[in-house]
Amino acid sequence: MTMNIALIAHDRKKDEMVNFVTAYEHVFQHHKLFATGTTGTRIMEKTKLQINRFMSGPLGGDQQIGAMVATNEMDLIIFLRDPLMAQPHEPDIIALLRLCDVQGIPCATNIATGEILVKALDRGDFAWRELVHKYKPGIEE
Ligand SMILES: O=C(CO)COP(=O)(O)O
Repeated sequence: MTMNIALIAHDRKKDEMVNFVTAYEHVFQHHKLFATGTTGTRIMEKTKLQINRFMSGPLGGDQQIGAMVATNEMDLIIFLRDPLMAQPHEPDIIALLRLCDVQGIPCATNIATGEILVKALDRGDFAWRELVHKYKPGIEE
C-alpha cells in the first residue's frame, strides 16, 4: 500500500539524502513523497521521483510537514539533521520531532536508522497504517 513519506535534510546532509534516496528509489517509487523545498528539488534533480514540495525548512517547511503529522496523515519521516550546525528554525525542528512522538510516527534522524526504516517499509512492516488511512478519507491507499 502507498505510504506518505517525508524526506528532509539539512544542507550538509543533502548529498547523503540524495545518495540514499537514489539507492532506494525502487522502494520510494511506490509511495507518495513529500519534502521541504530544497531537499525536494535536489532529490528530483537526481531521480525520477515526483516529490510534493513544501516551503524550505527555515521558511516553515518543517511546520507544514508537522501539520500533516498532527492530523496523522504522515506515515514515515526521514530527517537527516545536522547535529553540528545551529539552525535558525530549531524550534520548528523540535516541534516536528515532538509531534512524531505524539502520534507514534517512525522518524529516522540519521542514515543508519533511515536504512532500517526503508527496509522495514519494503517488507510491509508499516501495513498497519492502512487502518489509519481507512478512517481518513483523502489519504490514498
Ligand atoms: O531546513 C530544513 C529542515 O529543518 C530543510 O529545508 P530545505 O530542504 O528547504 O533545505
